[in-house]
Amino acid sequence: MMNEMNVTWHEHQVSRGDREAMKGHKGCVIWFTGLSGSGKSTIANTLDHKLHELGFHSTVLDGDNVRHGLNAAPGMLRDTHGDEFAERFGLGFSAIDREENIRRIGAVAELFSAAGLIALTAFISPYRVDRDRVRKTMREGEFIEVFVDTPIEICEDRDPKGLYKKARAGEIKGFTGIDDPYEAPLNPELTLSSGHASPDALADEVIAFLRARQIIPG
Ligand SMILES: Nc1ncnc2c1ncn2[C@@H]1O[C@H](COP(=O)(O)OS(=O)(=O)O)[C@@H](OP(=O)(O)O)[C@H]1O
Ligand SMILES: Nc1ncnc2c1ncn2[C@@H]1O[C@H](COP(=O)(O)OP(=O)(O)O)[C@@H](O)[C@H]1O
Repeated sequence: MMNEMNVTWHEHQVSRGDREAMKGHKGCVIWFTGLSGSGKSTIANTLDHKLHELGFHSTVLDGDNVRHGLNAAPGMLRDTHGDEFAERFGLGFSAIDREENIRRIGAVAELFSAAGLIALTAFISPYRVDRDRVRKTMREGEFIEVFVDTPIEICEDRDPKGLYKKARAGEIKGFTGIDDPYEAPLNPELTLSSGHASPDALADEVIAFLRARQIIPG
């Protein structure tokens, strides 16, 4: 708008392309999905480290930083926010709470991607429809679904948090893969056989994919 000094205010908008040019790579979301213990967090963090070493800008969203904050459980919110708030907005592991968990994570990941980052997410995300809904919010090629395909026997054998044992004993109800569903992707961009390869080798598979799709140069 012009004023009496003939000075014009310009709305400067930094485009996605501007950000990508500055960073030297594209923004995207690498969406790891798989059973508890399949290796999602380990592979995502290994990949994050490798991307960082290569000079690319990435970040990891996983249970540790999301289910303790943005998507905290009712019990975690009760003391700070009160019972009513905790019941309305806290998220557990019912199908509807998992749906909302994934919706929020998808929205945050998309913001990171639009800001030019390579956003890595590591959530079970057991329902196909929830993952596909996230995919639809993004541009063509922006959502890269990575199925961490580890047989449940291996996950259960690893059981780093002792949760499978508790689920088998009936101490946790609705545990994914035991008495709650996991719907494997039908057409993921990548499938990683985490039962038989090192996290390092699996992260390299993702990097090769990113190079082939020209998301990162090289
Ligand atoms: N009922 C039930 N089913 C599955 N998992 C459970 C459950 N209760 C607690 N946990 C722990 O929560 C972690 C999964 O959280 P997510 O946010 O990834 O789950 S989901 O995507 O909303 O399904 C999962 O962590 P990971 O092992 O890292 O996957 C479990 O440690
Ligand atoms: N490719 C792999 N080979 C062997 N062990 C692995 C591999 N990936 C992960 N692990 C181990 O399996 C356990 C579960 O891995 P984690 O990344 O926490 O799984 P998730 O995030 O899917 O629950 C950890 O103890 C981790 O060290």
